This record gives sequence, C-alpha cells and structure tokens, in this order.
Amino acid sequence: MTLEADRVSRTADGRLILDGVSLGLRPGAVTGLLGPNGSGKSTLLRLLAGVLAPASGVVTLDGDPLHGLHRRDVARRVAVVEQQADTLVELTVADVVRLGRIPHRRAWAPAAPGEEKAVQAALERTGLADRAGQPWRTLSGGERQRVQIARALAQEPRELLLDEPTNHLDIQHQLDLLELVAELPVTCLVALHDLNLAAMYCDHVVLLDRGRLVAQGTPWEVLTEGRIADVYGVRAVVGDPDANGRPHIRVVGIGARR
Ligand SMILES: Nc1ncnc2c1ncn2[C@@H]1O[C@H](COP(=O)(O)OP(=O)(O)OP(=O)(O)O)[C@@H](O)[C@H]1O
Repeated sequence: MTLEADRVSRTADGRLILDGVSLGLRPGAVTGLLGPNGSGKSTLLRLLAGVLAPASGVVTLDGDPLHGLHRRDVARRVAVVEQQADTLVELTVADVVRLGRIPHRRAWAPAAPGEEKAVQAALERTGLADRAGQPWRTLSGGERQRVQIARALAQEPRELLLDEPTNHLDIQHQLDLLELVAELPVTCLVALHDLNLAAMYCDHVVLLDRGRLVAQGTPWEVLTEGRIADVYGVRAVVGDPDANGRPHIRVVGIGARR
C-alpha cells in the first residue's frame, strides 16, 4: 500500500478547485499527473503530501489517514518537490541537499555518519557533486531544480511527489531527470505538461480537468485523440511512429474544448 486519495475535494475562495478525486498510486511505479493549467494538479499533489487538508474526503498512507500522522513521520516517507523552491539565501548546494535529512534526525541531534553518505549519493545521482560548495543563490533555474531533486533523494523517501520537475530544464536534463525518476525504487507521482514525456516515462497516467479526474490508466488508454480534444482543446494525432510501444502525440491544430 502507499498513498491514496479517497474522494478528496478542496475549495479556494468559495470555488471548488478539486471535486471528489479518488486516486491510488501504484507501488514502485511512476504515475503521471496531467491536465491543463488550473485543472488542480498542484492542489492534488499538495493534498497527497499533507501540505493542504481536503475539505472533504481523506488521504491515506498505508491505509492510515494522513491527518492522524505526525508531520515528521510523513516526511520520512514522502518527499515533495514543488514548483517554486524558496530562496535560501546563504546556503550552499550541499546545505540545501542536507535539508532532506532533517526528518530522519532526532531533535537537536548532530548529523549521524550515514547522513553525509545519503547527501553525497544524492549529489552524485543528480550530477551535482562538483557543485556542492556553490552558493544556492548563484545557480541557474535548471540547476536549482536539480538541487531540489537531490534534496528529495537525500530524504530517501518511499513516495516521491514532483510538481512539474522538468520546468526550467533543457531537453537533455528533462530526459535525464525522468529516466532517473523511472529508475528509482520509489512510488512516484509526477505532474507534467508535456504529454509525450508522460507517455515515454509514466507507467500510468491520471488526467484532471477543471478539478475532476476524467481518466486514468496506461498512456494509451488515457491519451486518446478524443480526450485530448475534449480536455486540452487541441487536435492531435496519436500513433507509435518509433514502434517503441509508447504513444507519440502530434498536435496538429487548435480544436474546440467541450
Ligand atoms: N489559494 C488559492 N486561492 C484561490 N484560488 C486558488 C488557490 N489555490 C489554487 N487556486 C485555483 O485552483 C485552481 C487549481 O490550481 P492548481 O495550481 O492546483 O492547478 P494546476 O493544474 O497545478 O495548474 P498549472 O498547470 O497552471 O500549474 C486554479 O484555478 C487556481 O487559480
């Protein structure tokens, strides 16, 4: 078992922004969270992370309601990479990655020897080992994004929730990052805008539209031409030109959103 949302809703400013969404992550698999701007992806991700509470419905971790668990216990299991990382003015790259270890430490206890190993491993996995001493504020947007991923890996989570982690990344780093995520032995939910990246790297995808879950299944099941037209308002051709078993989505024009 892992993270599950059962009919969760959330309102903001009196408006329903998530409406009765039920979703179970697949243990060890990468689930893509898709949907147009404002469809509720970040909100759902934050509910699953326990950062926001649902107005109704419940989120559970291994069957236990998240609201009944200690923050630290949730943080030992679930790592989150949000879109906008805070500006941590005077920290180095390694300092930021070390923040990932905080949930594993007893209050006021110094870092245990194994801690630094986890930090080093995370820096190496994200190709940042030679940047460890660089001040965070001097990094480019893409480098900051990778440091946030390294921080999440240093946390050694079992569930990893990523909100548009490929933003700011050049194409090679986008592929590197999603390949890394796909190889990790963790349960992962990743919000993405690029349907082709989702089709390439996700085992399972979930599609939101205006706060509702409209489809979930394999990329082939969910990313149909009709559904792409309905949800995104574009005309697309879905095929498998590379014969790699993954759908390729070619957008051919603006359509009408139902
Ligand atoms: N605190 C808030 N107050 C008012 N409205 C909010 C608040 N938080 C979210 N919303 C609204 O809820 C809707 C869903 O927002 P959310 O950020 O979850 O969407 P998203 O799918 O992640 O969008 P994007 O792809 O643009 O990042 C949006 O219309 C947003 O304006």
